[in-house]
Amino acid sequence: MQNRDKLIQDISQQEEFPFRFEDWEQKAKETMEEGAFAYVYHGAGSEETYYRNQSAFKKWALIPRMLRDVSQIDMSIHLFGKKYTTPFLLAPIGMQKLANGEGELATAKAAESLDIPFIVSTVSSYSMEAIANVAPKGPKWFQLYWSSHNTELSFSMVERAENAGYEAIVLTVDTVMAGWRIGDMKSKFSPLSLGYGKGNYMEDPIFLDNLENHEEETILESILDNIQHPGLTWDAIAQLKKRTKLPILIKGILHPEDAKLALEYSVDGLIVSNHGGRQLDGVIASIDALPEVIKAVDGKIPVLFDSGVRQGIDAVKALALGAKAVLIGRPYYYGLAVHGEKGVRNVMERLIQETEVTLALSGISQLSDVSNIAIKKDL
Ligand SMILES: Cc1cc2nc3c(=O)[nH]c(=O)nc-3n(C[C@H](O)[C@H](O)[C@H](O)COP(=O)(O)O)c2cc1C
Ligand SMILES: CCCCCCC(=O)C(=O)O
Repeated sequence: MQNRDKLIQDISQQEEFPFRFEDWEQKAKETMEEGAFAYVYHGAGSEETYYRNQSAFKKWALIPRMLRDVSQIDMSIHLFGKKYTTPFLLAPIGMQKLANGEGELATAKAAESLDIPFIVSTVSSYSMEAIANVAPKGPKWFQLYWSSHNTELSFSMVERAENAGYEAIVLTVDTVMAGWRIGDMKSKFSPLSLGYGKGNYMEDPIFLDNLENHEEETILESILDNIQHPGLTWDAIAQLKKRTKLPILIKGILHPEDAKLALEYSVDGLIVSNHGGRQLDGVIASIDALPEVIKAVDGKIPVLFDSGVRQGIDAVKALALGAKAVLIGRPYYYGLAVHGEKGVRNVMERLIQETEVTLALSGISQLSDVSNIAIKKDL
């Protein structure tokens, strides 16, 4: 393990990079256009869930183990037959040109340099092929927004993801329509209507074939029609299974009964998430939903986690509760807004280093032993 004092000295000399999430957030606010920042920052409704996601972590406390050799820490994980160096993934965040002109291209390069899977959103600013081209060695997954309007468009995107070397499909199910986002209403800001999320659509043969004409207004209207999917049911999973050999994960599961249904539908993995408090306000904090889902799944498929992770200790709590891996959302996006590729890398590097220290101080040298730490609520 790298000498800790040296590491801390090195880090303290990188003055352009803030330390805390709140400082990145503040810098992103100063850097980004007002409406764009508000779109990323805010949760839905009265933001009950947005705030609960973070405060809930503080109710969980670790009971660490002692006198274990922690001179070497192995944080690697195995998922769907692949080994990854850390338990982190970059959550799908659409429309990254809002943060930085290089958008997802910068994020993909940073992720590649750290061997972190980047989950590319359906509504990315660049196409999945362009993103794969700039980071050919980086692990990449594709997040699908189902199109009830045109199912063939969903399959076409999945097929393109397979051809471009993506390793898994993440179907997001908590966004059948956009949440009640008062922040965006107040700022009158709609990045999809402004064309920030059209990268994948503009290269899709099915999407292009179905357009009445190629005027910008028609294109954007068609994207808006396709992105809402209120008719989505479990049947989509069955259909998707027939169309791809890639592992399928469902993102946005909170109820243990849905976790059991996912097993019945032979889903390959779950992501416990409430979309960072951006969808249904008033729902349970994601970390509080995790234990029941883990119990329901009973080790049959991997359960991943997101919403509210801001520091290494949050990630370790989720892992100790049974998550196999943790998705990072807003923190890396703010890194992108402030310092582009370097910003994403710095945010993730520090998170990884902090997680390593947290594991070492908890007596865990192999991440697979993380369940040896006890974790209790409401201490
Ligand atoms: C600006 C923004 C855009 C997002 N876009 C998507 C998306 O396109 N697809 C998706 O599945 N989730 C999307 N999410 C949700 C994230 O994948 C993740 O669930 C959420 O950011 C976790 O919350 P946190 O960032 O507060 O930790 C988005 C989140 C934000 C903040
Ligand atoms: C129908 C919902 C579209 C949302 C697109 C991007 C996203 O997921 C977000 O949270 O914003």
